[in-house]
Amino acid sequence: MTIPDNTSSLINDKKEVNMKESSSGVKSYPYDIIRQVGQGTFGKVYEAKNQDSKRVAIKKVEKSNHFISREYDILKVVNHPNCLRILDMFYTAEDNKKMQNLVFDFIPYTLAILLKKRHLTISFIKVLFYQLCQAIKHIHSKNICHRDITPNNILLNPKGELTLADFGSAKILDANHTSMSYICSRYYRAPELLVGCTNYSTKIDIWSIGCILAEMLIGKPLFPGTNSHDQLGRIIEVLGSPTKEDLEAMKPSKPYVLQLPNINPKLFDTLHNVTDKSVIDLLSKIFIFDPIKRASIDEILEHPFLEGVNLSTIELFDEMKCFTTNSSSTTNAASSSSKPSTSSSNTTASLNGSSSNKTTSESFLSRLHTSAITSTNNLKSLSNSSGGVITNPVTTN
Ligand SMILES: Nc1ncnc2c1ncn2[C@@H]1O[C@H](COP(=O)(O)OP(=O)(O)OP(=O)(O)O)[C@@H](O)[C@H]1O
Repeated sequence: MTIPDNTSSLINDKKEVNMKESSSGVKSYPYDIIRQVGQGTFGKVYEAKNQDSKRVAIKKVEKSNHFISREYDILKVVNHPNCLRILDMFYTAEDNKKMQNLVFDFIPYTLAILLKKRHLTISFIKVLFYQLCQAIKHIHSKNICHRDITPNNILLNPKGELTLADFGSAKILDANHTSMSYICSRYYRAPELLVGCTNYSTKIDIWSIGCILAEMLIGKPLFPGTNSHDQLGRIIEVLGSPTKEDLEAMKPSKPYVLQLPNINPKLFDTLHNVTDKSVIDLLSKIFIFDPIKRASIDEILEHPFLEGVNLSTIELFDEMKCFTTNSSSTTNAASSSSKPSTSSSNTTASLNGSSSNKTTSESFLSRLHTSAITSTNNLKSLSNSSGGVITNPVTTN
């Protein structure tokens, strides 16, 4: 299938579009769609081929007057081997809608699928995490906050080379302007976002990569909350109760009152199967309520856990072989199904296995969000926002 060209509605405002003209004079884009590989909240991603038969990915996002996507503008600024590279952009008209088509290198696997397929060795986790940190260092050096780092947005090639994708929620943060707190997929959402902070920093990405590091270690999400309240409850269960100072540092949208018996931290219990002491130490520097005290990307890269990581050994690991030895569901095609929604209370997590394993701690947690944590009116306002007032992270501040 060739992407149809509707010349009359073609919007060629930002970029000269590469088009080929057939003998009949009908123009078409030089990409042949092969199949759909991803379905996000705001667009679809297709595998396609360009004129040189090179595999590319095309992400189609509706361009509407109501929603302004910063994705293309951010992608033009990002330039790093571990960040998704934009190759081309053009507009099409489909069903009377203006569609922005972003063309990328095609990268066949996601960390989400790898995690479903197999356990990762600590050495391979180091190599993946190091690459993720390099991507974050690059974007944070430009003050770009990704705001939606999840295993679905971490792409992998067959060698285990990592690419951070989906800059649809990314934003260049400006301390003088507020940003929406209802951002980032729930399991990876920093506690300051959960309490409604609108003046946050790139440290929200640090929280997300900490969640991803922990997930690579234990094979399932560390904080699989079923809604925003439960998410905060699960974090408190593992980190212990935040102090009054911690709460202030998280800059909640309204004063929070924690009506809880003091909960002691149990990060070490949760990660009891993890024998590498340095990774536990690193996580304890990431999972800190106060964003200022939370490790920066430079501190993470200097941590002993990442000492001596050697990317030239990447091909020696056999983790990526799971994609080639089993022919079924080896690519991104199924990736969207395991994604926890950005929305909260009205959406139950449909997750890879972990959330269906009921544990005693979960039954405790399920009580937490109804009676133990209350923030006068604030929790109510959070659940209202999840009920659909704010639905589009690409559109908002
Ligand atoms: N360059 C690529 N190569 C191959 N597959 C890709 C590529 N980019 C994205 N995908 C696939 O498409 C999925 C959705 O992509 P992306 O996250 O960019 O879209 P989205 O509409 O912003 O989704 P979401 O609502 O999940 O944020 C990814 O999880 C991945 O499986």
